[in-house]
Amino acid sequence: MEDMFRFADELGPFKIIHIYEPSVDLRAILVVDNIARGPALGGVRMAPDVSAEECFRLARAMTLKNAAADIPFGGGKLVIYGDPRMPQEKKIQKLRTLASALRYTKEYIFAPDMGTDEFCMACIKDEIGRAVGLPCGAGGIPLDEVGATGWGLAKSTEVALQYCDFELNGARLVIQGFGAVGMHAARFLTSSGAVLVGVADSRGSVYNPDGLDVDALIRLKNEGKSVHDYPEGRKLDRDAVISIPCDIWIPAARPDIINESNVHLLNTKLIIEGANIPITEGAEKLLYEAGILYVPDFIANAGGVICAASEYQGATRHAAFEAIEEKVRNNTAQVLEAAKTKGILPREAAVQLAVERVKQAMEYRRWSIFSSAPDFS
Ligand SMILES: NC(=O)C1=CN([C@@H]2O[C@H](COP(=O)(O)OP(=O)(O)OC[C@H]3O[C@@H](n4cnc5c(N)ncnc54)[C@H](OP(=O)(O)O)[C@@H]3O)[C@@H](O)[C@H]2O)C=CC1
Ligand SMILES: O=C(O)CCC(=O)C(=O)O
Repeated sequence: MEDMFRFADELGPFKIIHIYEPSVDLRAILVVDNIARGPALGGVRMAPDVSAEECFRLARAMTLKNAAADIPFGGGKLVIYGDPRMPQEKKIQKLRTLASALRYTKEYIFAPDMGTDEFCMACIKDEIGRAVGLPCGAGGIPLDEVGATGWGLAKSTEVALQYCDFELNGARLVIQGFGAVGMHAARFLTSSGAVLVGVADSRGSVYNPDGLDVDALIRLKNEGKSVHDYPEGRKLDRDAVISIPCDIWIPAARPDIINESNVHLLNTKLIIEGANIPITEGAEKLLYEAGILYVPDFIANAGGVICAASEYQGATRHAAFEAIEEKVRNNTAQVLEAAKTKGILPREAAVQLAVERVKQAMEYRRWSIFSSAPDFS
């Protein structure tokens, strides 16, 4: 058996649960990392190639993200093995089964991530009453539809530009991944003057130094097509998006996309991490040495979870967007300023900020991570 304690350190993970139900071909893993600040809030990811390790790393990112955003939640993540494009009926059957299997695991709150959406969350809520990121019709703030994370990325970019030698107006923008995060980041940043020159999805990239039409790209995706089908511009391989010359590069797809073997291909000045764990720590060190500024994932991409937490607490969409702006701006400034004055990596500054808050909450516990309070493991 795989040794799951290999992930363990002073913060967690508190629980790792494998869920298996052959009648609906369900295989999933839940990692509840740390719940000292509250129940674990983190998305459900469906992909064919997920793993326990990816789930743990994503859960840890949520512990740090929720603490940095100062919301009363711990961190967790759930991964389901499967192609998210499977027939909807089959997908919902898996999700309902999963929710039912975890109905007593009350220290985890379901939310959307890659491969799941508002509709999926509504089905889980219907099954066990515990999910956020719901559609409007189910009383939620549909965080992907409104672009909560993209909004936060745009605000983080504005602050990071104070540490760069160029302006947003006219800045060349490249985005890898054109889903819920990538398309809204493109929308908000181009509406403030940036020019989208390159974009990729799982099927390919397109590059046009004169600019791409964001609305036309969104229409293509809504029709089930690829950005590769965009008519004007150079069509490139999927991974060629890494080396497109630009001022701002935003990863908004999968983990470890940038690593020690390809970091030298980047041709940019600023990276705003939209995806979770998109750049390995070794590659981030190389970026720092090369003078390329980056804002770490759990600081820049907290918009979605701040929106989810706002919904959970009954706030309006307007209030959620205000909270995202305030928290993401403040954290970006705090992290980049600490990195500059202390001469440390932005990630080190971000981890210091978040871990301090998690450890403070752990001090209030009889044990360190979990609580004995009823209904809260
Ligand atoms: N949704 C949210 O609010 C939040 C999401 N995140 C993180 O952001 C990332 C994206 O999430 P989200 O936008 O919700 O996911 P989606 O599934 O909506 O979109 C993912 C996009 O990435 C593309 N893609 C997948 N693999 C690759 C690849 N190898 N190269 C280029 N593009 C690729 C997909 O292509 P195709 O369209 O062809 O499938 C799709 O356009 C994830 O890491 C997620 O954890 C972080 C915080 C909040
Ligand atoms: O924003 C969401 O969808 C829930 C939180 C999450 O999973 C994330 O921030 O990665």
